[in-house]
Amino acid sequence: MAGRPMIEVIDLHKSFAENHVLRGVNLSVEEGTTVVILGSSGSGKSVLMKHIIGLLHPDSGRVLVDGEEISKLSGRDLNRVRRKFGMVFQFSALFDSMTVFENVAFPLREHQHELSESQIREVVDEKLRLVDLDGVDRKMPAELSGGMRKRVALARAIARDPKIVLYDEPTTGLDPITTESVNEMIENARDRLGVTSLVISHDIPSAFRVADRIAVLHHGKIVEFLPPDELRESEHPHVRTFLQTWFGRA
Ligand SMILES: Nc1ncnc2c1ncn2[C@@H]1O[C@H](COP(=O)(O)OP(=O)(O)OP(=O)(O)O)[C@@H](O)[C@H]1O
Repeated sequence: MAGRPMIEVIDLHKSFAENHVLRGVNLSVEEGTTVVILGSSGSGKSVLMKHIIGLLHPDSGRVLVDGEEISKLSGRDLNRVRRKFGMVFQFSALFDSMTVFENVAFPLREHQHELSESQIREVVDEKLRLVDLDGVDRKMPAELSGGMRKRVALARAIARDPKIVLYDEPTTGLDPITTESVNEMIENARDRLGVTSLVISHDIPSAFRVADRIAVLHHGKIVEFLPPDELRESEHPHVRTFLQTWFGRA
């Protein structure tokens, strides 16, 4: 049985002047699953992501998050829906001058003034445990490996219990071992937290590792949307060429 859609993108179009970036994107992400949007540089992955969090408005089409049309919302309603998202960025974007503890506590201190210091401590400890990072709370980000920094970024992203985690190029520029630990982290977040995950990437092996379904964005459309095993068998000419850059000739 198909799960409930957490994110739905329906016939989304977006141009910047003459540049028609999104040309009728359709995508449905089921609750609790991981979808990777795979596409070459400049294919519009970030533009699509920005529509999903309501940072850009569609020229036409709709984006629904947990059943609400985000592009129609503003002010408090938009903030309420944005709270459903946690973001993990390419460069982790941690505050270098703060300890790991303070990094994870940051969104709680910013937005949840009702929490006492001991409640904050409880939440931070829980989130650090979830990403397998207990015991590093007093360290500074610079003392951690790249993979550990990513996990701190995830702990911070999930501090306020989002329903959806967005990962922006989480493995770009990482060595193979760190990439593997980030892949594992994305899988664990889905399995332990039940979050819906949307990953934008051009890292083919990582996409095949973490995705329940992969959406290939090409020329402004999703040209395939399939589980990894089925995508490998795709007859779509662009998908074949794109995958051959990694898997070699079929
Ligand atoms: N705010 C903007 N104003 C004008 N053009 C934009 C804007 N944002 C994106 N674009 C254009 O939209 C196209 C898609 O950009 P986007 O950043 O979404 O690509 P991408 O697939 O995320 O690429 P990469 O993998 O390199 O990050 C590009 O041609 C870019 O120049």
